[in-house]
Amino acid sequence: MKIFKSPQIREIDKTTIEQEPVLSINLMERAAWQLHKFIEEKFSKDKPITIFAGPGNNGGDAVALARLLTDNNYNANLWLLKIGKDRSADCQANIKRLEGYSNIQTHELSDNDKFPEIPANHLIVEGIFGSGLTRPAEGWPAEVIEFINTLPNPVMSIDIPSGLFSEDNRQNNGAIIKADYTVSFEFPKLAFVLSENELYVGEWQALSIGLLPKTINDTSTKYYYTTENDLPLLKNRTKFAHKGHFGHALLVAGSFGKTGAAVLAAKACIRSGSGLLSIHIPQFSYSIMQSCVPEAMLVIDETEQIYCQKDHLEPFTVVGAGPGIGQKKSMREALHTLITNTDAPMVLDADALNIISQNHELMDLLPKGSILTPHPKEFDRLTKKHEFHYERIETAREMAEKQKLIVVLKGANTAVIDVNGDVHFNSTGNPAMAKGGSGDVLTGIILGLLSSGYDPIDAARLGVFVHGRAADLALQKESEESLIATDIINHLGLAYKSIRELQ
Ligand SMILES: NC(=O)C1=CN([C@@H]2O[C@H](COP(=O)(O)OP(=O)(O)OC[C@H]3O[C@@H](n4cnc5c(N)ncnc54)[C@H](OP(=O)(O)O)[C@@H]3O)[C@@H](O)[C@H]2O)[C@@H](O)CC1
Ligand SMILES: Nc1ncnc2c1ncn2[C@@H]1O[C@H](COP(=O)(O)OP(=O)(O)O)[C@@H](O)[C@H]1O
Ligand SMILES: [K+]
Repeated sequence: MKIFKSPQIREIDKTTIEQEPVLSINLMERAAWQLHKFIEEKFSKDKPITIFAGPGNNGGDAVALARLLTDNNYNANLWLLKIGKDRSADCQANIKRLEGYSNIQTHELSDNDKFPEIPANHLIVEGIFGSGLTRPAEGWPAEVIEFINTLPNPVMSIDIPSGLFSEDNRQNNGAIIKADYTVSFEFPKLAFVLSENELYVGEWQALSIGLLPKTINDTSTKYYYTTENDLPLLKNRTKFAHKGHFGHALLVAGSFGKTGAAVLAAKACIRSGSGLLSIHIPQFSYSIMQSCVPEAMLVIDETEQIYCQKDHLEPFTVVGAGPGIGQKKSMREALHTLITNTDAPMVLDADALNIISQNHELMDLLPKGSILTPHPKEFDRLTKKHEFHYERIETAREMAEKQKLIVVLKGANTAVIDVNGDVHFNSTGNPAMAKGGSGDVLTGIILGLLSSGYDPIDAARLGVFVHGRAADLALQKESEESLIATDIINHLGLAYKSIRELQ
């Protein structure tokens, strides 16, 4: 699914209005209908609803919603906020359509008025400002927003929490609605998938209002949201396939006290399609690895506790390095040797990234199509400190394009950034994954997919999606507290199957 910037959405709205053709007020009616359906699915008819409507088309949506809810026997109270000089034409037209609706309690609210008492059992729906926000919310509109934020009621925002800009909020010091639900139209906004806006956006959905598919296709963007409909096709094995068709992966992972990272990455790798897996390990972990991952071959280092010996790289088609390797000096040198002697695409995680961040020249030596999987802190070590994820994504795009690398910026809505700067936000996964070991599993999954023949960008996008999907499936049996990285590995099979069934 594409994510567009606000001016692009306005253009797509406009083209739909002209070419479908559809009157803009009827497009608004579709939007209001979707809002109404969302409420109907979530709240019973005895849930009273208080609606705040601003001066623009976001307010128009809110007014139309009040009418549709009333038609469907909900009890709606509507507060028309007096902001600025004029209301938009479609907002005014919808206010006019309320004539005869004596059962909607409609009130005007302006600067001089006291704020109303809203009983705690009401759902608040706010359509104060939408994508037409032109400046941070200050003055009286900000007071209304802050008033709503102080109430204990659940809040649903129309299109976007009022006061939040759709993309860049770095300079936004105005008031912003803290919504529990945000219901947007056709596409999510970039702001929804950025961690700094979590407090405002809440749970979001993007519901279709029938914008023209051709116009959506013809409008280009750098930002995407990956759902199961947007994934590369899963490869199917042919009858006479043999292990040689699915690559030979080398995994460099683990050190004394961190063998678990190697075990997790290795298991995930062999459960993600790799034909053969060799793991380079220090001597002490020989029996652990042999018994935990009997399917893998072992390359035993000459040293006892860390990896530091040069590999014979000829047989390997892909190389993964980093989970649990530590940052000792001899290890750093070995990683340097590994990187300088490898042509095979690499998956680099954890301490491999920390070492690169202190030896930046290694960045230029990474094989083409390699994949880096930093979490935000590792990424900041590699580049610079970022206060906003918005900015971090932009830096990652520059890095991916300049170095011709794929950057997997991990977190909720992990961003997979292609060598052309395209950003694919992931839609699967849950906060139960926020535990040590989850990232090691991801490294293994991507390595396994890369080994079995997926292009690096496909391996990264698919890997991130399947990692989150496996965790979502595991969470059906586990709790947020109890889910562990091994549960993610154990649900990989079901996750791949669930994707294949839809393709
Ligand atoms: N296009 C379509 O067909 C569809 C659009 N749809 C809906 O329309 C919404 C976009 O509507 P919109 O463009 O009218 O803008 P909207 O967000 O309501 O606000 C504009 C008003 O707010 C004012 N204002 C702004 N900032 C302010 C501030 N800080 N402080 C004070 N005032 C401020 C601004 O005034 P001005 O900047 O001119 O002073 C103007 O009066 C979109 O989010 C979606 O909900 C759906 O129905 C689907 C079809
Ligand atoms: N709140 C969350 N929602 C979705 N996914 C998450 C969340 N928190 C963490 N994850 C995922 O879990 C993994 C954690 O990786 P990382 O921080 O490297 O952990 P570790 O190195 O300890 O294994 C990443 O893939 C990340 O996207
Ligand atoms: K809004």
